[in-house]
Amino acid sequence: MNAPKLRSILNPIWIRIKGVRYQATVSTSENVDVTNLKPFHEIPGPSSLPLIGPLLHFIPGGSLYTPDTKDFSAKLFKLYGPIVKLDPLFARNTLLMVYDPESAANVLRSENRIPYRGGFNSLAYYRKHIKKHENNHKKLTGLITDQGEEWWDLRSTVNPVLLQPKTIKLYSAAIDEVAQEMMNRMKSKLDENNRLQAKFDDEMNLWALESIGVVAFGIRLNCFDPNLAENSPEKKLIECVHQIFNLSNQLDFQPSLWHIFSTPTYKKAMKMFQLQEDLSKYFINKAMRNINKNENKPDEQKGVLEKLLDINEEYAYIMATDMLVAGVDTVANSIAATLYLFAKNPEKQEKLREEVMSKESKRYLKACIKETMRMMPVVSGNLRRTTKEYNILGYHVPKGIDVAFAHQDLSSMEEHYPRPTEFIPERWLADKNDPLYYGKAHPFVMAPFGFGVRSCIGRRIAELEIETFLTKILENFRVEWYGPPPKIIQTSINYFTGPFNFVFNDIKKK
Ligand code: HEM
Repeated sequence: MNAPKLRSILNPIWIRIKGVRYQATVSTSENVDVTNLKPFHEIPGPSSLPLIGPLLHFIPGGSLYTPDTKDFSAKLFKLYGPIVKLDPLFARNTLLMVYDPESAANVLRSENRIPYRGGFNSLAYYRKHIKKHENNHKKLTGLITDQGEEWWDLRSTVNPVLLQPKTIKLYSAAIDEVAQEMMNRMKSKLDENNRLQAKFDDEMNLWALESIGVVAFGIRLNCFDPNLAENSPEKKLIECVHQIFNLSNQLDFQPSLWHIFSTPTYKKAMKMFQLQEDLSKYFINKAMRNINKNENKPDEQKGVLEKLLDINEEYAYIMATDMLVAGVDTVANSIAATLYLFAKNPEKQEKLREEVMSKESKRYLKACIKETMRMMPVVSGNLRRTTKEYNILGYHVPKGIDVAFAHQDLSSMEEHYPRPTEFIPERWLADKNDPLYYGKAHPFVMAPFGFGVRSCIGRRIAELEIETFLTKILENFRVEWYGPPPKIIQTSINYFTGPFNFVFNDIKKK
């Protein structure tokens, strides 16, 4: 859907005060007075039937069917407006889609001490009900899947380890080494037209896995080793991480009956979750043999794994597993998006190359990354399950409802970012008087790493990996793209799927 159309739908509910936009009809509070609110069931949305919910709207011929999954959210907005109710589909919860930054601010800011974020239900099920717990931490499953006090206990313990800039800085050299090796690998795989003779997405996943492996296990996994045996733990881990995202997407984000009976996908997923845990343990044990040799290391030189092991071995296993689940596809797809936008905007790519070569600043690099996350974010929105009642856009929203804030749609609206379809990293550096100045947008239009105490714990690691990799790319290649734009599939994250029409011109080659 194009921006002017979105604007015409939104216009009636926006008011402008001194150049800043405010939403006129939102308020939320601890004790919501429901008397003047419209009831929940009146929230617009597709009709639904018992058990299958609104499924018929999604199949070919249905009002919401779209061959391109990334158009689905915009279609909902176009048909129903800034708040849309999707009734439960099979065993799933009711989902509200909200296209309004002020509502996002109100809900995200006023959630309880322990916000609830659903999703990854199959992984949560495995960890709660199938996994064999060998010790006292029976209830603990991980940051992605835990809720309530268990989540809070784990999160507050690992925050000082994973969010400490000094600790993350310890990985700069290793992350740099991995990125450099990837450059050499890419060069060795280019054909005479400078096109990669390997699947680009697989290559990016390999690089992202090798990079996060350095943090999670404190050792090199050697994913790039061409002599890895097919049944080696490294090869199995590569395959397993890839499969896990795929399988959970099928179980948790597409219609599935696994809640009712064990479907073949469910059985496969349970095996993969188990395999991934076993492999995480294998690599941690391998790393521990190395760590034990340096027992007297000062605290400031200890990496993530060592610090977590000091706290508790179980925490180290859990966090390593979560880092692999959350930290590979997200980073790999962010790189794909950025390289595509560089290729389509060669003058911006050159400008950044000048900055990179001068080694004096990272300002434009950071602006390019932000602009990519605005235009092609890897996570399209943020999700919360309400832990209290709300007034959202004049409707009464009870406790226990999943609410998704459609940041991707919002950040492509002219209302928030002028010339939204153009890649303009300069908007992030512009001053207040510039019409492009990013600060004119509501602060909750974009939230690529989520919000508050539940936000992405891997943010600093992801930023380090992305900045390092892009710097290497610009030092080595002039990136081009030929043919039609990439296909993007929207599930738990936005997946770039082939064909990947990149051309990597080696700038060091005479
Ligand atoms: C560009 C890359 C990444 C993006 C865009 C991203 C984005 C996100 C988002 C939007 C959330 C949900 C936040 C919320 O609900 O408020 C999240 C959660 C999470 N991310 Fe990331 N992420 C990225 C990379 C990583 C990496 C590299 C790791 C590994 C260290 C990681 C680990 C996690 C974990 C464990 C959670 C759950 C946190 C919790 O619920 O306490 N992410 N991420």
